Amino acid sequence: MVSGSVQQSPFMSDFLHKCGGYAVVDGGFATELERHGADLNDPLWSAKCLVTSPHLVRKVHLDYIDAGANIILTASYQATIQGFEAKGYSTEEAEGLLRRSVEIACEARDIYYGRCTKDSCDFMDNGSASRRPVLVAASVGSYGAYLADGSEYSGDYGDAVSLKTLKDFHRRRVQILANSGADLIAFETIPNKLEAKAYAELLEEEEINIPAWFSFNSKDGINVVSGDSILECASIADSGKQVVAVGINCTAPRFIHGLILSVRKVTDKPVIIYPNSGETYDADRKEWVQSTGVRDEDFVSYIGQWRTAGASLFGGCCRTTPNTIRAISRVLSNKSSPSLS
Ligand code: MET
Ligand SMILES: [Zn+2]
Repeated sequence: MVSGSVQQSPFMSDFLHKCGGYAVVDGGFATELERHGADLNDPLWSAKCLVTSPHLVRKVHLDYIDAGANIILTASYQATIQGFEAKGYSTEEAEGLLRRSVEIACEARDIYYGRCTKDSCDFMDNGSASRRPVLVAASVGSYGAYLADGSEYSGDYGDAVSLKTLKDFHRRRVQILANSGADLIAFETIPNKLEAKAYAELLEEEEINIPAWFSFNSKDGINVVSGDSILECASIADSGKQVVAVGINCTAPRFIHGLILSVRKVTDKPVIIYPNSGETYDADRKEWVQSTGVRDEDFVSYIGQWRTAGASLFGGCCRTTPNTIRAISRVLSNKSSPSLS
């Protein structure tokens, strides 16, 4: 824990309070589209479905809301203006697709709210029915995700890529998503310090007026994937006034506990974690492979430990499913559960 940080915005504390103290984030999005048969073998990855199957994108969002998610992430992780243009779309069409990613998530939320009758609503402790709060977070994947060359998991962009390169790359996309009707921006799977710095400076320079979270990925439990210190990365996130949560995603469950403790050393902001299934993505083979060593199955049983370590927002990343999110939601709402010791 640190003291003397800048004044915290009440956005996340108010939201967590409404959710009962802890919030449930959704699970793997692209991998869930694939599980439903989408072919994402494309540089646009999940963003391809914004064009080819918006109905499936909406369905997966709704499946996660139905499973108990309080926050859903849009299909814009790999949706970039540069990526769409490389596929032959005009700048206007590319910008329209980014906005569409947020609209589709909002449509899924509207469907949930629309069918939230007294019978199907979640029940509050006092017995009255209420709609569960649901936020739409506009996903922003890294420059490495756009390159689709594995650098998203190495954080190695080479010397030619500067802070300016990264800011220029992300600028327009961040502006559009900030004005798209999303409740917040999710900077996800941040692989290095340079990109964290680029996002933090963009939020200031562009006077982005919606909140954001910064979430890093790690493959050793000590540093982010590039080898940059998680403490330095999380400190950059901590310094952003718009930043309402800091944490870790798309990382093997066995590393999460130590990483929560590290993040908490440098920030008092709420800590978010959404690990992957523990498998590793083989960028050459373009598939997920089982990792050897410690088993990561059924990470839901660690949620209690991670809560004790100080995390407040919990979800899943690649290869987790609505079942994972349903189980997390159950564990968090059952405050007397023995697994929460
Ligand atoms: N929100 C993104 C997804 O689940 C994060 C991907 S991490 C490689 O598809
Ligand atoms: Zn992931």
